[in-house]
Amino acid sequence: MSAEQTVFAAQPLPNWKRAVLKVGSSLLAGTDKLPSEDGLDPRYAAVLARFIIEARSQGREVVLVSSGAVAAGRRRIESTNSGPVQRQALAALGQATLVSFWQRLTGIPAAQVLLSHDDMLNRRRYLNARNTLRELLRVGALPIVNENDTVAIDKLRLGDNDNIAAAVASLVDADLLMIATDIGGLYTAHPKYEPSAAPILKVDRVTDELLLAASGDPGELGTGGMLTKLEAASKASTAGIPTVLFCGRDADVIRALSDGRLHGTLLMAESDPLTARKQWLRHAPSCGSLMVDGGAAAALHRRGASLLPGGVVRVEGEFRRGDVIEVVNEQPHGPALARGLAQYGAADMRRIVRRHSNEIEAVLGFTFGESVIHRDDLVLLNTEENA
Ligand SMILES: Nc1ncnc2c1ncn2[C@@H]1O[C@H](COP(=O)(O)OP(=O)(O)O)[C@@H](O)[C@H]1O
Ligand SMILES: N[C@@H](CCC(=O)OP(=O)(O)O)C(=O)O
Repeated sequence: MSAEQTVFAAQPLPNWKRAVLKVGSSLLAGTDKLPSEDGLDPRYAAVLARFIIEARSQGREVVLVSSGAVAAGRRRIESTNSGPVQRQALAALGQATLVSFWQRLTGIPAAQVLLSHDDMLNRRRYLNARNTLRELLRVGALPIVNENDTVAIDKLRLGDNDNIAAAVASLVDADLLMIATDIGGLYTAHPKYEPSAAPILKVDRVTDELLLAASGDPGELGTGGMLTKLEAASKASTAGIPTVLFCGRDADVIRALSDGRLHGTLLMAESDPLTARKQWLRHAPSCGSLMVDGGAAAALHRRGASLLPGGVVRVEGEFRRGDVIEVVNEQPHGPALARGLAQYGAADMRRIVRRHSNEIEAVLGFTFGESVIHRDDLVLLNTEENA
C-alpha cells in the first residue's frame, strides 16, 4: 500500500452551524478517460452535494467555495496556450457552467459570488460582501464563491481558492472551514515522493516545519497544493475558526462527516471566534470617537449592553459605517473605555446623537438598527476580562 492510501483514523468533527466548504479542481475536473459534457466530473461532486443538502436539512448553513472554472472553460473552447491570460479567459468561459453544475447537483438556488483578495482589504467592499453573503444564507440560497480570476492574478499562478475560502470563513463568521481535496489529509511529507510519509491527524499550530513538509508540488489538476491549504488554515485559526482537510474522492469519508466523524486532518483554532474578533477590535486603527455620558458608560461596563444614540453626547472625527471607533467617557475625560464598529457614518451619527433609538428612522430616513455600536462588535478596554 502506498503512503497516499494510508487511512486517516476517525476523530470527532468539531461542532458546527455554519461552514465554508472548499472544493478543489482536483475533485471536479473531468479527465480524458471520463469526458463529461461540461468538462466537470459529477462523480465526487454528487456526494459533496448530498452532504450539503443533508447539512441544510439539519439546520446548518454552508457557503461553497468552488474551483473548477478553468476546467469547465477548457471544454468549451480549444485553447492550446496555458499562460495566465489564457487561464483567465478559460475561467471566465467556465464560471457560468460551474455554477449551474452545482445548482443541478444540489437543487438549491445557487448564487454566484466572485471575490478577490483586494475586496477583503477594502473596508466598504468587505462589509458589502459580508452583507450579501449573510442575506444569501438568510434566504436559503447556496452561495458559490470563486476567485474573480478576470481581475485577480498573481505573477506565478492563477487563483488561490484555499486562501479565499479562509477569508470567506471569517467574512461570514463561520465556525468551521472544510477543505475537500484529492488526498486523505496532510502527511509528514509529500506522499508521492516519500513512501514513509505518515498522516497527521491533528495540528495545534501551523509551524514553519509543517509548511516545509507541505511545500511540495500540487496534484496534477490543483493549483496551490498543501501549502495554500496550510496558509488558509493558519488564517482561519487566527480568526478563531478550525479547519478540516479530507479526501473528497472518498464517499465514506464524506458520509462520516455528516455523522460528525472526521477521517482527515484537523487544524485547531488559536482561540474562539469571539475572542479573536475582540482581539482584532482592540488593535485595529480607530477612525474617530464617541463621547458618552455616565449612564451609557455604566451600561456598557455593567451590563455588556450595546451603545444607543441617546447616551452619545458628541461625535469626533470622520468615519464611515463599519469603521473602528473609540468610546470615551465625557466625565472624566479619560482614556478610551471601549472600541467597536460604527453602525452609522460620522455625519449620520451627528444627526442622531442624544435621540431615542426609535427616532433614528424619522431623522435619517433609514435605519441600520437601534444601536450605534452593537454589543457583538464592541470590546471593553481596561477591564479584568481584557487584562
Ligand atoms: N505534505 C503533503 N501532504 C499531502 N499532500 C501534499 C503534501 N505536499 C504536497 N501535497 C500535494 O497537494 C495535493 C493537493 O493540492 P491540490 O492539488 O492543489 O488540490 P486542490 O485542487 O484540491 O486544491 C495533493 O494531491 C498532493 O499531491
Ligand atoms: N479559480 C480557479 C481555481 C484556482 C484554485 O485555487 O484551484 P484549486 O487549487 O484547484 O482549488 C478555477 O475556478 O479554475
